[in-house]
Amino acid sequence: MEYVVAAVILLVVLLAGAIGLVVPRMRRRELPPSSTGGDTATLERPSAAEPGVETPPLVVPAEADEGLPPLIVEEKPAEKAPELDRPEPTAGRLVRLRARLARSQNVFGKGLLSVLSRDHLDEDAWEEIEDSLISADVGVEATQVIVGRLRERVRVLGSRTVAEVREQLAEELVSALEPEMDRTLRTTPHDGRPAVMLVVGVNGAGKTTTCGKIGRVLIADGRTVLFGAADTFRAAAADQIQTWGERVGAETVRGPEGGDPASVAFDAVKRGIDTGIDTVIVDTAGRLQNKVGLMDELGKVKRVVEKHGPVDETLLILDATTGQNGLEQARVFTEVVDVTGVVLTKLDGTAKGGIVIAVQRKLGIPVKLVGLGEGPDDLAPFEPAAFVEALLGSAA
Ligand SMILES: Nc1nc2c(ncn2[C@@H]2O[C@H](COP(=O)(O)OP(=O)(O)OP(=O)(O)O)[C@@H](O)[C@H]2O)c(=O)[nH]1
Repeated sequence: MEYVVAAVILLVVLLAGAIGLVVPRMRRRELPPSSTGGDTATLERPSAAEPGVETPPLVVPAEADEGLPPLIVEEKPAEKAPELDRPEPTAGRLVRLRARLARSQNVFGKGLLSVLSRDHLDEDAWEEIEDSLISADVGVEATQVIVGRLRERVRVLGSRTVAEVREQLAEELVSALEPEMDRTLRTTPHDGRPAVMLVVGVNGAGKTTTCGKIGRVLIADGRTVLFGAADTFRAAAADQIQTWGERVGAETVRGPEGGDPASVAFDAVKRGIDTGIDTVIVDTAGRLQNKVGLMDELGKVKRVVEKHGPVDETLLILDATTGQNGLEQARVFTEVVDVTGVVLTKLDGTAKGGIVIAVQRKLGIPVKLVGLGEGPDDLAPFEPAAFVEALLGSAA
C-alpha cells in the first residue's frame, strides 16, 4: 500500500513538473511583439509576485530560448517604389515665370517707360533710352540699331502716346531677339539610339542644376532620360545629378572621383543605347575658358562620345549675372565644342536681361532656355515676345 501511495505522489510531482515547463513556453509565444525592438524580448513576471509590489519586467535575451522560433519577428516594411516627382508641364512656363522675370527687370522697364512718357522725346530722352539699354547689357552695337530704328518710326509715324512708343520699342526688341531662330531642343531619339546632349560652361554657371531641370522638362513631356555624370572633378556634382534623377526616375551613370570624364560620358551614352533611352544628358565639369588643358579635355569628351554618333545638342550654360564677360566665355566654348544653344541662367537675379540680345547677336547661337530660379521647374523655353513683355513691364 505504501508503495502505491509513493507511486501516486511521484506521478503527481512529475505531472506538476511537466505542466510547469510547458505553460510558460505557450504563454511566451502568445506575447505581442515587443516595442523595444532589437533582439531582446520583454516578458511579464509570473504572477507569483505580491500584489501591489511593482516589479520591473524581466528582459531575457532571445537567444537564451534556443530551439524555439524567434519571439520577435522583425517585420520588414514592404518594398515600396519611391515616390516620384511630377514635373510641371512645359507649355506656358515662361508665362508662369513672367512675374519673376518682370520683378528682376523692373528697374530697366520702369526707367524706359518713364522716359517714353515724356511729352517730347528730345535728344536727351533718346540718350537716356540708349543708356538704359546699354546698362541692361543689350550691348552698344545692338542698342544703336534698336534706338536708331525706333527714332525713325516715331518720326515717320508721328507716334505720340506712351503706349504707341512702348509698342514700337517692344517690336524692335523682339526683332533684335531674332524670333525666327530655331530654338527647339534636339532631344528625339533617332537611328535606333538616344539623342545626346552635352552640357558645358564655366564653374558655377548652373550646369548641373540645368541638366536636372532639363531632365524634368523631358520627363514631363513623356520622354525617358539618362544622366551621365561626367563631372568627375567634383564628387558632389555626381551626387547632385543623381538626386535630380532619382526624383523623377532617371538613371545616372557615374564614374570614380577624379576618373576620366570622357569615359564616363562614353559609358553613359552606351548605357542609353543598350536600355533604349530617349535622351542622354551629359553633365561636364565647370572650366574656365582660358585653361587650355581643361578646354582640350572638353573637346576630348565630345570626340569620345561621338564614337557612338554625333552629339545632337551642345548647350552652353551662361550665368546672366556675369554680363558681358559671358560673351568671351561663350566665344571660346563655341570654338572648342560647337555650341548649338545657350541656356541663360539666373535671369531672376539680374536687371541685365538684355544680355540675351547680345549673346545671340555676337554668337549667332539661339538662347533656347532661360533659368529663372533655383526651384526644380524654374526653367522655361525662351520666347522672345513673352520675354520682351516681361522686360518692359506694364505701361500703366
Ligand atoms: N537664382 C538662380 N539660381 C540658379 C539658377 N540656376 C542655377 N542656380 C544656382 O546656381 C548655383 C550653382 O549651380 P550648379 O548647377 O551647381 O552649377 P555648376 O555649373 O554645375 O557648378 P560646377 O559644377 O561647380 O561648375 C546653385 O546654387 C544653383 O541653385 C537660376 O536660374 N536662378
